[in-house]
Amino acid sequence: MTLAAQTRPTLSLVRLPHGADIDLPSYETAGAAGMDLRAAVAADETMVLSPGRRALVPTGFIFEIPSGYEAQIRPRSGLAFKHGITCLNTPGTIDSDYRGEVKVLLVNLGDEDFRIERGMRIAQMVVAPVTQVTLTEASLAGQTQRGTGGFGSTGV
Ligand SMILES: O=c1ccn([C@H]2C[C@H](O)[C@@H](COP(=O)(O)OP(=O)(O)OP(=O)(O)O)O2)c(=O)[nH]1
Ligand SMILES: [Mg+2]
Repeated sequence: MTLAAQTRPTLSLVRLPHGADIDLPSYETAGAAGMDLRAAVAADETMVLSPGRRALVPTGFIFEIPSGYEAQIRPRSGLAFKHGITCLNTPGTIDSDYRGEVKVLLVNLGDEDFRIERGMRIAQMVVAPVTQVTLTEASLAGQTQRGTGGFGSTGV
Protein backbone atom coordinates (compact mmCIF):
# COMPACT_ATOMS: atom_id res chain seq x y z
CA MET A 1 0.00 0.00 0.00
CA THR A 2 1.31 3.44 -0.87
CA LEU A 3 1.87 5.74 2.08
CA ALA A 4 -0.57 8.63 1.64
CA ALA A 5 1.34 11.74 0.61
CA GLN A 6 0.08 13.68 3.63
CA THR A 7 1.58 11.12 6.06
CA ARG A 8 5.05 11.52 4.58
CA PRO A 9 7.57 13.94 6.01
CA THR A 10 8.88 16.36 3.38
CA LEU A 11 12.52 16.11 2.37
CA SER A 12 13.94 19.18 0.77
CA LEU A 13 16.99 18.88 -1.44
CA VAL A 14 19.36 21.08 -3.42
CA ARG A 15 20.55 20.03 -6.84
CA LEU A 16 24.24 20.74 -7.44
CA PRO A 17 25.50 21.85 -10.86
CA HIS A 18 27.07 18.47 -11.65
CA GLY A 19 23.71 16.82 -10.88
CA ALA A 20 21.94 18.92 -13.53
CA ASP A 21 20.38 16.10 -15.58
CA ILE A 22 20.35 13.40 -12.90
CA ASP A 23 16.89 11.98 -12.09
CA LEU A 24 15.63 12.71 -8.59
CA PRO A 25 16.07 9.83 -6.13
CA SER A 26 13.04 7.60 -6.56
CA TYR A 27 11.03 4.91 -4.80
CA GLU A 28 10.93 2.30 -7.56
CA THR A 29 7.81 0.55 -6.21
CA ALA A 30 4.88 1.67 -4.06
CA GLY A 31 6.20 -0.08 -0.96
CA ALA A 32 9.93 0.52 -1.42
CA ALA A 33 11.76 1.40 1.80
CA GLY A 34 14.58 3.21 0.03
CA MET A 35 14.91 5.76 -2.74
CA ASP A 36 17.47 4.80 -5.34
CA LEU A 37 20.38 7.21 -5.69
CA ARG A 38 22.14 7.78 -8.99
CA ALA A 39 25.78 8.33 -9.78
CA ALA A 40 26.56 11.93 -10.73
CA VAL A 41 29.96 11.10 -12.20
CA ALA A 42 30.92 13.12 -15.28
CA ALA A 43 29.54 11.61 -18.49
CA ASP A 44 32.95 11.66 -20.17
CA GLU A 45 34.72 10.31 -17.11
CA THR A 46 33.33 6.83 -16.48
CA MET A 47 34.59 5.58 -13.15
CA VAL A 48 36.06 2.09 -13.16
CA LEU A 49 36.21 0.26 -9.85
CA SER A 50 38.76 -2.53 -9.95
CA PRO A 51 38.42 -5.55 -7.63
CA GLY A 52 39.28 -4.60 -4.05
CA ARG A 53 39.12 -0.85 -4.74
CA ARG A 54 36.75 1.74 -3.28
CA ALA A 55 35.44 5.07 -4.54
CA LEU A 56 33.38 7.96 -3.22
CA VAL A 57 30.63 8.47 -5.78
CA PRO A 58 28.81 11.83 -5.95
CA THR A 59 24.98 11.87 -6.09
CA GLY A 60 24.61 15.51 -7.17
CA PHE A 61 22.30 16.41 -4.26
CA ILE A 62 22.35 17.97 -0.81
CA PHE A 63 19.48 16.66 1.33
CA GLU A 64 18.06 18.60 4.24
CA ILE A 65 17.05 15.71 6.48
CA PRO A 66 14.33 16.86 8.91
CA SER A 67 15.38 17.16 12.54
CA GLY A 68 14.65 13.88 14.37
CA TYR A 69 15.48 11.80 11.28
CA GLU A 70 18.57 10.37 9.59
CA ALA A 71 19.15 8.92 6.17
CA GLN A 72 20.85 5.57 5.75
CA ILE A 73 22.78 4.80 2.59
CA ARG A 74 22.46 1.12 1.84
CA PRO A 75 23.69 -1.16 -0.95
CA ARG A 76 21.46 -2.44 -3.74
CA SER A 77 21.23 -6.21 -3.46
CA GLY A 78 21.29 -6.70 -7.24
CA LEU A 79 24.65 -4.96 -7.60
CA ALA A 80 25.98 -6.92 -4.64
CA PHE A 81 24.75 -10.27 -5.97
CA LYS A 82 25.69 -9.78 -9.62
CA HIS A 83 28.90 -7.77 -9.30
CA GLY A 84 30.08 -7.80 -5.67
CA ILE A 85 29.46 -4.04 -5.44
CA THR A 86 28.43 -2.84 -2.00
CA CYS A 87 28.72 0.16 0.31
CA LEU A 88 31.87 -0.12 2.38
CA ASN A 89 30.41 1.75 5.37
CA THR A 90 26.92 0.30 5.19
CA PRO A 91 24.65 1.68 6.37
CA GLY A 92 26.17 5.10 5.72
CA THR A 93 24.76 7.69 8.09
CA ILE A 94 23.52 11.05 6.84
CA ASP A 95 23.04 13.36 9.81
CA SER A 96 20.15 15.83 9.85
CA ASP A 97 22.61 18.70 10.24
CA TYR A 98 24.78 17.68 7.24
CA ARG A 99 24.65 20.22 4.44
CA GLY A 100 27.22 18.71 2.08
CA GLU A 101 26.62 16.56 -0.96
CA VAL A 102 25.57 13.01 -0.17
CA LYS A 103 28.21 10.64 -1.51
CA VAL A 104 28.19 6.86 -1.73
CA LEU A 105 31.26 4.90 -0.68
CA LEU A 106 31.26 1.91 -3.01
CA VAL A 107 33.67 -1.01 -2.86
CA ASN A 108 34.18 -3.76 -5.40
CA LEU A 109 34.27 -7.14 -3.64
CA GLY A 110 33.82 -8.94 -6.96
CA ASP A 111 36.53 -10.24 -9.25
CA GLU A 112 35.98 -8.02 -12.30
CA ASP A 113 36.26 -4.32 -13.07
CA PHE A 114 32.95 -2.47 -12.54
CA ARG A 115 32.08 0.60 -14.62
CA ILE A 116 30.07 3.28 -12.81
CA GLU A 117 28.23 5.28 -15.44
CA ARG A 118 26.44 8.59 -15.04
CA GLY A 119 22.83 8.09 -13.92
CA MET A 120 23.39 4.48 -12.79
CA ARG A 121 21.41 3.57 -9.65
CA ILE A 122 24.20 2.75 -7.24
CA ALA A 123 22.64 2.64 -3.76
CA GLN A 124 19.45 3.38 -1.87
CA MET A 125 18.61 5.89 0.82
CA VAL A 126 16.26 5.07 3.69
CA VAL A 127 15.00 7.94 5.85
CA ALA A 128 14.40 6.79 9.43
CA PRO A 129 13.57 8.31 12.80
CA VAL A 130 16.41 8.81 15.26
CA THR A 131 16.35 8.76 19.04
CA GLN A 132 18.95 10.79 20.86
CA VAL A 133 19.38 9.82 24.51
CA THR A 134 20.58 11.51 27.65
CA LEU A 135 23.31 9.50 29.41
CA THR A 136 23.28 8.83 33.11
CA GLU A 137 26.19 7.00 34.80
CA ALA A 138 25.52 4.22 37.37
CA SER A 139 27.84 2.03 39.46
CA LEU A 140 26.02 -1.26 38.64
CA ALA A 141 23.97 -2.47 35.69
CA GLY A 142 20.50 -3.91 36.39
CA GLN A 143 20.30 -7.74 36.69
CA THR A 144 18.89 -9.81 33.81
CA GLN A 145 18.56 -13.50 32.92
CA ARG A 146 21.15 -13.06 30.13
CA GLY A 147 23.61 -11.25 32.31
CA THR A 148 27.00 -10.98 30.60
CA GLY A 149 26.36 -13.87 28.17
CA GLY A 150 26.64 -13.00 24.49
CA PHE A 151 28.34 -13.94 21.24
CA GLY A 152 26.57 -17.30 20.94
CA SER A 153 25.97 -17.95 24.65
CA THR A 154 22.45 -19.24 23.88
CA GLY A 155 23.77 -21.93 21.54
CA VAL A 156 23.17 -22.45 17.81
O1 LIG B 1 27.87 7.17 3.18
C1 LIG B 1 27.97 8.32 3.63
C2 LIG B 1 28.25 8.58 4.98
C3 LIG B 1 28.37 9.89 5.41
N1 LIG B 1 28.20 10.93 4.54
C4 LIG B 1 28.26 12.32 5.02
C5 LIG B 1 26.96 12.69 5.74
C6 LIG B 1 27.28 12.54 7.18
O2 LIG B 1 26.46 13.37 7.98
C7 LIG B 1 28.75 12.92 7.22
C8 LIG B 1 29.52 12.32 8.35
O3 LIG B 1 29.39 10.92 8.31
P1 LIG B 1 29.90 10.02 9.54
O4 LIG B 1 29.49 10.61 10.83
O5 LIG B 1 29.51 8.63 9.24
O6 LIG B 1 31.49 10.10 9.33
P2 LIG B 1 32.64 10.52 10.33
O7 LIG B 1 33.84 9.79 9.88
O8 LIG B 1 32.21 10.35 11.76
O9 LIG B 1 32.82 12.05 9.94
P3 LIG B 1 32.45 13.35 10.80
O10 LIG B 1 33.60 13.55 11.71
O11 LIG B 1 32.31 14.42 9.76
O12 LIG B 1 31.15 13.09 11.53
O13 LIG B 1 29.30 12.44 5.97
C9 LIG B 1 27.90 10.69 3.20
O14 LIG B 1 27.70 11.60 2.40
N2 LIG B 1 27.80 9.39 2.79
MG1 LIG C 1 30.51 11.34 12.59
